[in-house]
Amino acid sequence: MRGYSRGQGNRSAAGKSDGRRKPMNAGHQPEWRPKTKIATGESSGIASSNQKADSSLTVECTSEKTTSFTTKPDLDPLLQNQPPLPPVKNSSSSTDNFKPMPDSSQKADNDSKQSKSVSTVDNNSKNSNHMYPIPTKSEQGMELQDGISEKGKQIGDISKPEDTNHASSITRFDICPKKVNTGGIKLKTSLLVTNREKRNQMKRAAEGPNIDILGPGMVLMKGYISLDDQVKIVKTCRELGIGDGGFYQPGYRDGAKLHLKMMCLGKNWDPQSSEYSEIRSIDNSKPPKIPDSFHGMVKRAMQDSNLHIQKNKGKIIPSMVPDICVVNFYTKSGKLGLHQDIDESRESLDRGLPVVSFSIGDTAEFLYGNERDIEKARKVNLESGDVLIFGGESRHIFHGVSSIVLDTAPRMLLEATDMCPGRLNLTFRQY
Ligand SMILES: O=C(O)CCC(=O)C(=O)O
Ligand SMILES: [Fe+2]
Repeated sequence: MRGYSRGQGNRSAAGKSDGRRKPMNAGHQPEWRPKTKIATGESSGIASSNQKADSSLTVECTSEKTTSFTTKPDLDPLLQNQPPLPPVKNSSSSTDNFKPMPDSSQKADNDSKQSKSVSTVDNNSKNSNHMYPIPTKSEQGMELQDGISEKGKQIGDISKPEDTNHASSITRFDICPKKVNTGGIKLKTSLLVTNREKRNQMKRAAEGPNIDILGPGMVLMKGYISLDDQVKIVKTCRELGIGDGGFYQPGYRDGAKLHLKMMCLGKNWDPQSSEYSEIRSIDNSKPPKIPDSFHGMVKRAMQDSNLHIQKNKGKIIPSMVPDICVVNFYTKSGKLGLHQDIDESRESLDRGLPVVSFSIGDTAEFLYGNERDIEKARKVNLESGDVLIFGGESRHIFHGVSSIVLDTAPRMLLEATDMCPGRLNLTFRQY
């Protein structure tokens, strides 16, 4: 999959990589570490780690750590007050100046240059990362993030007391915890908002897909996934996500964590080795299969994008049948450094088989460009229902998520799914 050794060091400097996604120095909080490629000079677009409760929605997420793991699990302060999960078995875009990315044969060269030029220091990690190691009992109640104090009881509700001091457990996450009555006021989505969303939905359906060609082989299909399908995707990911091989907090060998939760379907991508495998080594789980319904959606999106490209006399993107889907969940402070997706097979990369990306929930500020350089990257908002495809000449594009825009998910989606505030992203690839 991705050639990310996702995560980079700093939001204002960059991480490094040794060409096989070497982890950052211990204690850093990388965003996303392209296998070899790490964002540089990222001084803007940092997710603000606002942990204040959403005034119009009461949403909680859950996690419970259960399985053995080689690095310390993190605690997301957003994920609290939930019923426990079942135990785990041990086992606005601009297109000017856009140029295609170098092909994979240039990768090694790029990697070595990049790894020399980037910094590994992450000065902002504590304040910009929503993920913190599960505290020991004595640490419970400490200030976790952005001055928001998390009470020990809330933290204790997530992990069983006997687990809290172990560095050998995996934390699992429920992206759609059932709402629990916390005594707060729950505001229903207003009729006005609901009607507006419905109108927009109907307008989109009537007008047909709104498609932008961002570059050769790179297509953005705005609002392409219907709200009904978004709901189905979220519900499916939620079910898969709480089972074996479900969402967890990925980390690197040195214990540094990615700023997101992840689950792989089809094959597992291992951030520690930058390789795909049939089994997730941290808990010996087998990744769930990619649901048939997802295959249908990906196929249709590829066909529609190519129809549009053909109409515009462009070069069509080769189609693929995904055998990998990486599902990321970004909470409010989630992010992902610039990286390339280059861990798929040489053949897949050389043929330019596309990555097809579905965005659901809160909007992401998505960066992309020809270089691993934040300053030179373009930015486009990926909103709920958008599909982004990059293949062909853009297969090696650098890309990442600089921030999640709070409170931008369709209300109807949140009400229908109870999804936590944040963003779900699915990237499909063929190995
Ligand atoms: O969240 C996104 O939009 C990008 C995800 C991504 O680049 C990846 O999973 O490789
Ligand atoms: Fe990627």
